[in-house]
Amino acid sequence: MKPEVHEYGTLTYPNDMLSIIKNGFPKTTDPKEVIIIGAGMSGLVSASLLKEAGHQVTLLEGNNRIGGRVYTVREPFSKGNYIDMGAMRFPSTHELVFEYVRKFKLPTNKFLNVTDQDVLYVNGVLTTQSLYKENPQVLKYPLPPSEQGKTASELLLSAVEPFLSLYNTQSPEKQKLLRKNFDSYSFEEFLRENLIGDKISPNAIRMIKVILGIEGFPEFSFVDIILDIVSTVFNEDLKFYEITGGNDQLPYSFIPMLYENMLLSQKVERIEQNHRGVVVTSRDLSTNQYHSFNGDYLISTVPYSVFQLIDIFPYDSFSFQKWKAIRELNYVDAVKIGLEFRRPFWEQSGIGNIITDFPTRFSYIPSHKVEQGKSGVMLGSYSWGQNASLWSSQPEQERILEALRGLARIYGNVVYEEYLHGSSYSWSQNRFSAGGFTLFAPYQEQDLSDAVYVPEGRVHFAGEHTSRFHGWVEGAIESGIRAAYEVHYRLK
Ligand SMILES: Cc1cc2nc3c(=O)[nH]c(=O)nc-3n(C[C@H](O)[C@H](O)[C@H](O)COP(=O)(O)OP(=O)(O)OC[C@H]3O[C@@H](n4cnc5c(N)ncnc54)[C@H](O)[C@@H]3O)c2cc1C
Ligand SMILES: O=C(O)C(=O)Cc1ccccc1
Repeated sequence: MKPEVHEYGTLTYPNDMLSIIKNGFPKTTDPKEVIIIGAGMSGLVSASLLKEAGHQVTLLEGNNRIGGRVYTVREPFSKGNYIDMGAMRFPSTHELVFEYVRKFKLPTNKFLNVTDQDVLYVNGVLTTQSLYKENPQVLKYPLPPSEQGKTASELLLSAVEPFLSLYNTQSPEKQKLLRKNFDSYSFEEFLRENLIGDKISPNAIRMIKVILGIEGFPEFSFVDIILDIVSTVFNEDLKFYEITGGNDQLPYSFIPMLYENMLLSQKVERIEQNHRGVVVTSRDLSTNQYHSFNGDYLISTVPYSVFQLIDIFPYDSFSFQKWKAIRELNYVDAVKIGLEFRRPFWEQSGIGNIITDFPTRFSYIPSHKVEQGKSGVMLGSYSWGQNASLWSSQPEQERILEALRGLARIYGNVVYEEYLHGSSYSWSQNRFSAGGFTLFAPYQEQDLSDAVYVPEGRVHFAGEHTSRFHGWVEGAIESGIRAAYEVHYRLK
């Protein structure tokens, strides 16, 4: 798939942005005082570029750690073991991510996104990927004869190929138009009503949703789901990588440059702007004391879900469209459950990743080798949208028990015999994001796609929700560079 090129004024993705990562901005002749809210990947990128260019930056982070939705959990697992509860895989096409991986000299290993040992357990049928690809009917989806014998990917492709082959050959402007033209369709509707490809039967749509992960949110934007998830996460030709030792090494690599500029546990509760500058008020969550910070400009990377908790003064310093974006932008829940076992029994079982239509949904074996005689951590369950909400409703211990139960349906009692520790994370319960990632609902491309990223007065916006790559670190980095570029070059 041709790398997407986007124009932000004269700033293009990926080429201009790659050059900015490598060389930074030209040193400023007009140093500004810039406050950045959020030390996730977008805030760290913005802050580092602006500081490098000679601006004075203050980075305010509400949590007691940096990284945001890049979150590697090491407790309560044995030493050296971990699970990436947020970002876990980087597609080789996400060039900005790998430019920073190179810049920080981080070790990577292949992420086992799809393996020949993967199995499916759907409709009460347990089979292997290879048997399913040989004869998709083995899964017993009740399909009409015209759809029998096709895999979920083949059925989906027959429906979306005309759109994708048109989209992938267009200029950025035409691609934006195409996204808007198809913006009224939810994923489910497009497949049922399809005007430019094969219509898909409801039972085949069920098969596609289960196997391609969209069961949890079919009501969201067809375009966003196809371009953002299906053409990456479920693209079997794409290679994926992870940072060996945990993906949090990527945000942590910014600390040497930014540690004196960052303040943790500072939950921003008010943003005021006037013709002279901005005033940001935060509550120190460790002391409950309030602090004020003055600056010329502000970059907020706060997900719009929780941005609603920040007082903006004056209210009308934000446009009507921005308020609409803040109030309406859609976020999708996501839940991960990491399970540590005394020994990597999956290696002898010959079973790889697992796709199921029961609550466990997706399980991933670790992509980094488990040392001989050592314990290993598996991503026992990974779910999105409504599938995730089921897990978010359960207390931690229930989640772990249910995830073990789900695995035992495939591996048997060895799951209980070898179980050591578990840990789960619900992103809808994360007070700093209230969700896992942005995914447009129908009509939000045309209604919100400009309003989400344009600045309002002295307040600029970054974060995956303001990018073309919803739900990816690539989007956080792209938006961080774009927002820093806006501030660096803006005239007072
Ligand atoms: C479960 C899950 C799996 C994912 N998998 C992948 C993957 O495999 N590959 C991939 O590339 N991407 C993946 N992503 C997406 C990726 O993690 C995000 O797109 C990216 O990390 C977002 O960065 P950000 O800077 O936009 O936002 P965040 O990382 O959310 O940063 C925003 C920061 O603002 C802080 N903040 C919020 N409110 C306030 C406040 N009021 N005051 C002060 N600070 C505040 C937050 O604490 C946070 O640190 C995944 C995300 C999730 C949730
Ligand atoms: O790779 C993952 O697990 C992600 O979270 C990527 C993603 C991006 C956008 C929507 C859903 C998942």
